[in-house]
Amino acid sequence: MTGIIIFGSAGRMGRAVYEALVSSGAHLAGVDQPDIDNNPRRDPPPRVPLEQLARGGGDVIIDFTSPDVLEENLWAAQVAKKPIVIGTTGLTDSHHAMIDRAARSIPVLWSANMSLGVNLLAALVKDAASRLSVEWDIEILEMHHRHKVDAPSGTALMLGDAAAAGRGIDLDSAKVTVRDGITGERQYGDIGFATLRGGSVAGDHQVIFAAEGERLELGHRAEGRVIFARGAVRAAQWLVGKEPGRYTMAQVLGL
Ligand SMILES: NC(=O)C1=CN([C@@H]2O[C@H](COP(=O)(O)OP(=O)(O)OC[C@H]3O[C@@H](n4cnc5c(N)ncnc54)[C@H](OP(=O)(O)O)[C@@H]3O)[C@@H](O)[C@H]2O)C=CC1
Ligand SMILES: O=C(O)C1=N[C@H](C(=O)O)C[C@H](O)C1
Repeated sequence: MTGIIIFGSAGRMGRAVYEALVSSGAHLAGVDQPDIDNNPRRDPPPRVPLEQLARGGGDVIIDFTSPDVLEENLWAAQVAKKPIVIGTTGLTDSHHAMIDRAARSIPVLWSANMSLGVNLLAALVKDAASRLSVEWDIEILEMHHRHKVDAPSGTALMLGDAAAAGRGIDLDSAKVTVRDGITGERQYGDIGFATLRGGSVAGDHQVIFAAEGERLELGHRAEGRVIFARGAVRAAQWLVGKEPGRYTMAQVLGL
């Protein structure tokens, strides 16, 4: 039975992972904020030192926290020589470089979205973008709950990367995330992003290919966090015993 340590255990995703463990054949080996059984969140509970936690029992770490603490989390995993699954979004290039460095000594899997549906959607978007000419404008629309702090969502960017890869370009050369005022006409080749925030939406993503006279829409709606939590636990079980390196959710899911 795989022993799982949760970083960010008192957060929305940390709690969802805890619940997903019950039906997964894994067990909880440690948490960084040990109030996991106390529902509603009031004041943040005190944190256990991560190195100490990671060195204790458990086979693998699942981390849903914040970019601010990524370096510390990776360090704790490296010191303890334990694989780590990271779902935190809002990462910059320098965070990705940190992940690459850590992956020289331990197995690391980062994914902006741990669900089967979204990972399949990314493959479908890449395929569609590779078949459609640049006259098909690509726009990516996402909606999340009012507490989300990063935009566009990691998943929207992942779908943008997939579309860009399908077109054989780099997303950074085509990405448009803000339109306000007199923007001028849309440029062919742009990949646009629109962000909605409100209520308790777990995560909606839509990729629109718009041409003269027709539109192709590919999308996914998360009906709850359980799909991400289940995916993270599956990834953690898969990562145990792997060689050091950086792995993807597509590998876990066999896509
Ligand atoms: N890859 C995927 O499939 C998914 C990814 N996510 C991503 O996961 C991340 C977490 O989301 P969510 O659970 O909703 O967020 P929450 O804010 O509910 O939880 C974040 C957790 O991380 C802790 N944390 C935040 N900052 C720090 C810090 N500086 N040091 C130590 N601990 C910290 C928080 O503790 P405290 O409150 O005490 O600060 C809390 O326990 C986000 O980046 C989100 O986008 C979310 C869903 C799915
Ligand atoms: O913050 C969230 O909630 C989610 N974040 C991830 C993202 O940024 O894409 C994944 C999921 O959509 C939920």
